[in-house]
Amino acid sequence: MNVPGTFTLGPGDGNARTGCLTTAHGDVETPIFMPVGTQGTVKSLCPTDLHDLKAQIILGNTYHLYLRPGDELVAKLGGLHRFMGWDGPILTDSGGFQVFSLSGLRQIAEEGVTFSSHIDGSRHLFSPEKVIAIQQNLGSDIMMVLDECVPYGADRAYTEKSLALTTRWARRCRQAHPGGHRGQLLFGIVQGGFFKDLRAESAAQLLEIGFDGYALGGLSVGESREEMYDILGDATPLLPADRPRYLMGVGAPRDLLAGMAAGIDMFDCVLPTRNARNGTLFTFQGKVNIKRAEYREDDTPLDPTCPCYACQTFSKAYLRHLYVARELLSYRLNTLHNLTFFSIMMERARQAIRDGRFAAFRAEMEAVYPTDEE
Ligand SMILES: C=CCOC(=O)Nc1nc2cc3[nH]c(NC)nc3cc2c(=O)[nH]1
Ligand SMILES: [Zn+2]
Repeated sequence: MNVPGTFTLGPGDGNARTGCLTTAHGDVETPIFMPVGTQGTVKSLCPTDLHDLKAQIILGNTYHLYLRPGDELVAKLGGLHRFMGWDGPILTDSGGFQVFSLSGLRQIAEEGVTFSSHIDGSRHLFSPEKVIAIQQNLGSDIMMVLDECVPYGADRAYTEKSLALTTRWARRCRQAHPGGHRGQLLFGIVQGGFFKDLRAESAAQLLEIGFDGYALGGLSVGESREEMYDILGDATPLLPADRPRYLMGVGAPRDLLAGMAAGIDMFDCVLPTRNARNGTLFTFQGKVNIKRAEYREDDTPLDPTCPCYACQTFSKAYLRHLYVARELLSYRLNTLHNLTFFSIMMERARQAIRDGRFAAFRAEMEAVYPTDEE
């Protein structure tokens, strides 16, 4: 077993690359999609389901788990892995994005972010040191620094000021977690909005501090696809090639393909789990809106090529019935299926990169997931 933080590159194809990241709870094959388990659960699934669909690493959220049930409690009960029964790698984003989007009245100052709990309105301060302490308590394998996710449309002056603060916070996070602490890794987060020179500045400053991996933040925050791809293409090569590169909050199938083509190794997005709950299902023949009347008498499986329990056992008619009847089983089966699709798509992408046919694989997937769709 390698030392946590070891990142070994495998075969590449253009800027796309395969790799293997060692964490304290096991190895992660990259490129990888990470299912989101905000409150210590990937909604409606058991950890055994996650292993069955070959999930390798999942996300927990610092903001939510701090507020409820509390990071101290989780630590007392043995840490997040034991608490939620998941023995694989866990990445916790420090919830900055949620802090900015969920809670009202947030104030940003040198010390950190002060915000109101979305649960009971109580006031809290997330300093870099606090955010590190929380993630240490949770026992996450990959921790994220405290950053400001700059709102879409922020002007250059605001973005520049925010970037400087984010770098100071990143330095304080590194000082609070100098590395090696129980094998817990720490990733920096590149900001700089949609200003290429500011992105370059942010990346250079984080490199100088030194992290186990580097994330691109401040994207998938309301910008157009081409704006995101423009920054993605320009900023990704600025991240060290020998460390994992993580594109936060992304994304739909075609965005994962674009990210991999640019050299991104790690992704997370609520799309497969959230869409499962509103009946939008991903298949290798395209998207299926299971609530549509056309499936009322459809006795065929959702995706005949899919090995998941939902596709192997039930018809579209039954999945539609469960959804329309708002049955709990609908969420579980739809989520099982969507995460299986994302898992298989990423496995096929890794193999395509190894075989030097990533461009063809991307074209094949994009034919089924056209541009104008989510
Ligand atoms: C302050 C705590 C730092 O830890 C963070 O989690 N920070 C952070 N999370 C993000 C999450 C995102 N999701 C999307 N789209 C769905 N875009 C995102 C951008 C960021 C980001 O710029 N920073
Ligand atoms: Zn399926």
